[in-house]
Amino acid sequence: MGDELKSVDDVLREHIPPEKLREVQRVLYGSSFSKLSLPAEAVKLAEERKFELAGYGTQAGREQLRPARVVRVGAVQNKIILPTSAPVAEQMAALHGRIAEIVEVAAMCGVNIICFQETWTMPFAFCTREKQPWCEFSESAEDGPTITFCQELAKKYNMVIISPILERDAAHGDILANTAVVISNSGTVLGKSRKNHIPRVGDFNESTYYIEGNTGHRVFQTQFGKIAINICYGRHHPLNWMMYGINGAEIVFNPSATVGALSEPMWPIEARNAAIANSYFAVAINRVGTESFESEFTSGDGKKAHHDFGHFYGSSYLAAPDGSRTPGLSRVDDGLLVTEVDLNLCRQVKDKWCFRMTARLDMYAESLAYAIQDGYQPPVVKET
Ligand SMILES: NC(=O)NCCC(=O)O
Repeated sequence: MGDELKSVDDVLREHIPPEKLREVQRVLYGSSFSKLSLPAEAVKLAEERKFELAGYGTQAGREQLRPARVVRVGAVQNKIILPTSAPVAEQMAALHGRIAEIVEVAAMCGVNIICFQETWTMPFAFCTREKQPWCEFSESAEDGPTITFCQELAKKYNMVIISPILERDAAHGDILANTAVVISNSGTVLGKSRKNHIPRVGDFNESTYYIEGNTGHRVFQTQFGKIAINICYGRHHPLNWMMYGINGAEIVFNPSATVGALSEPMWPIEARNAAIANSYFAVAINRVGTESFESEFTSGDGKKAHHDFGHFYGSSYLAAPDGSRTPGLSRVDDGLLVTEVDLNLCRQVKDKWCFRMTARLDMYAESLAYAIQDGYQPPVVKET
C-alpha cells in the first residue's frame, strides 16, 4: 500500500511544464470543468477528518426557454475502518460513523445528491467464498439499520442519498442481492435498484452470494433530476448503460469495488464512454485501500493462497455528456468529489450530436431478437 501511486493527476501536475499542462489536461479531460470554490470550513473539516475534498464545476449553454438546472453531485470513496476480523456490528457502526463525517462536509458544500461505494457497509469479502460472517452484513433495503441511518442524514441535510448495500430480501425467502437504495431528500425510501451483471472474473466470487438482479433499469425521479444506478461490473456492459439512458436517466452512478491489477486501464474509459454514448452524466465511484482476511483463499490461477484481494484504487470521477471529465480522486485516500453540473447539458448534447436520433434502435432490436434464437446463424459472408 505504501508503494501505491497516489494520483495520476498529481504526477501530471508535477512533471508537465506549467505552460503545457493546461493543453495536456484539455486533451485528456476535455475543456469544460473548472475548479469549484468550496467553503473554507468544509475544506478545514475534510483536512481534520483526513479525506480528500475536491470540487469541480461545468456549465451548459444558456437557453431562452428553460432555466439552468444546476445540481451538486457528491461521490464518496473510503477505506474500511476496522480489521475484517472485528465483530460485524462494530465494523458496520465504524463505517456509519465515517460516512456521517463525510456527508456533513458534503452538506456544507451544498451537495444535492450523494452516492457511496458498492456495498459500503462491509469489507469486499466476496473473494473469500466463505459465507459467514459476511452474509451477516446483509440487511433490508426497506428498513435495515443502514437505511434508517441514511434516512436521517437525507432529511437532516435535504440530500438525496444512494446507499449501495448487501440486501437481504426476507419477503422472498431471505435471498441476498447487491442493491443500491435511493433515499429521497425528504427521507423517504424512493426504491431500490439491483446489480444486473454479476462478475465471474478473478477473485470477484460474488455469484457465490447473490444472483443477477431483477429490477431492470429503474430511473428515479428526484427533486434534483432523474437518476439511476449501474452497479460495478455492469459498467462493462454498454447495453446496461444504454437502458438507463433510454429510460430517461440524466445522471447514472456506478458504485464499484475493483482492483488495479484487473481493471484500472478500463476505469477511465467505461463510465466516460457511457456519458458520451448516452448523453447523460456518469459518476464512477471506486472503493479504496487494501483489505485483508483471516483465512487464506486461492484465485484458481495456480498461484499461492493469499489474504487480500489487491489494492482498490479509488480514482472516482464524474464524466459529462460532452465527453469532458473531472480529474480522479486519489488512488489511496478516502475522498469526497463534489461536482456542480447543469442537467440542461444532456439535451444540448443530444441536439448537437444526435446520438439518440441516429441510434437505429429498431434495427438492433430486430437483430438481437434474431441473435438469441436457437436457429441463429451469424450473417458471415464467405467467398464461394
Ligand atoms: N464489484 C465488481 O463487480 N467487481 C468486478 C470487477 C470489475 O468490474 O472491475
